[in-house]
Amino acid sequence: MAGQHKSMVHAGGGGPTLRDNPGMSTLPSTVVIATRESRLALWQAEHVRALLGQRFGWNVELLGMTTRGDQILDRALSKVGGKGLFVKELEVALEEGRAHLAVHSLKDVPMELPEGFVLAAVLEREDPRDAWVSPRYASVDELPQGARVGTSSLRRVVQIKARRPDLDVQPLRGNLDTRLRKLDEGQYDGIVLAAAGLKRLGLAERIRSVIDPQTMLPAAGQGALGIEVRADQTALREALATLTDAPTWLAVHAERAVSRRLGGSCSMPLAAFAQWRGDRGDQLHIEARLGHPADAERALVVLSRSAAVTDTAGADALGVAVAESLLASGGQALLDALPAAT
Ligand SMILES: NCc1[nH]cc(CCC(=O)O)c1CC(=O)O
Repeated sequence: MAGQHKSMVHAGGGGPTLRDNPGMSTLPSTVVIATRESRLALWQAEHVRALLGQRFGWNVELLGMTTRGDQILDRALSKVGGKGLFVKELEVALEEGRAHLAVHSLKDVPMELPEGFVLAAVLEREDPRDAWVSPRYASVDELPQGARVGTSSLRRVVQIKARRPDLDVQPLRGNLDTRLRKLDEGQYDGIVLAAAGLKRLGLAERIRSVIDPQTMLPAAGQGALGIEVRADQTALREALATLTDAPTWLAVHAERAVSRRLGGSCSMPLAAFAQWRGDRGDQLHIEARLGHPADAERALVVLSRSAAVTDTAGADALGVAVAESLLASGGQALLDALPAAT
């Protein structure tokens, strides 16, 4: 929505302005990053601003925006239209030329971008794992019978319930600071958050234990940052592409392919996580897990597969193959039981 523009939260000071260069003539003299105004989103946008300054000498400004996803904090995200809510308004700013790029936690980026937008770069992945945060208990396994755990992520709910059906898992929304405050107020015995977000905000000391992916498989794209631009911004795309970390790019491609093949909605209790393995580190190993939406205690369908992957086509094929095995092994029945998206 055009009316969402709130403020220029940061004006890049004093850096050199881009000179007109015939080959790159469509690069703007000041590059504007559209960003949500949560502390994490601002940190991520500032991180990219600094990177663009260092690598290209660009003059970069931030355009802060409040998205629908930020406004609707009282209902589970999966019930109000999904992760796209965090991305849509930023895309409108790109469409209207008020900003040139948007920085996203890749985890929040829908599997299919709208026509006319592309991911120009994916930066090297931070810690992709989930983190256990609790004042009293060192891990989920140490919780007493019936203890209360906070998370609204269906992916986290089904994995916690599969391991500890006795736990009382309660919704927890809001940005990272809000979630930590609710924990500190005593509303939960512990909560699960992405390690990457806590580390980025200097809150690593809140992490009681990092959760092994074996126990809590991460979401597709977790811990990676993506930079979105309009597809017609070719000069910008070419420059940004050089920031991409190839191992991250291929891993998240495979993960997102799993999600896309399964319908790509965040109302789906799906985890997908790819890692490089093998003596030469050239084997991409991916695991995917799908839980039951209405009966979280039900066993998860779990599938994994490895392949030598060298390009995005190979990564996509690996992800699709895992998704199809998942469907054939009981996943289809779970998807059929999903509530219709609202
Ligand atoms: N769902 C919100 C969200 N989107 C990205 C992160 C963390 C950073 C990341 O995964 O890159 C978080 C917080 C969380 O899940 O705890």
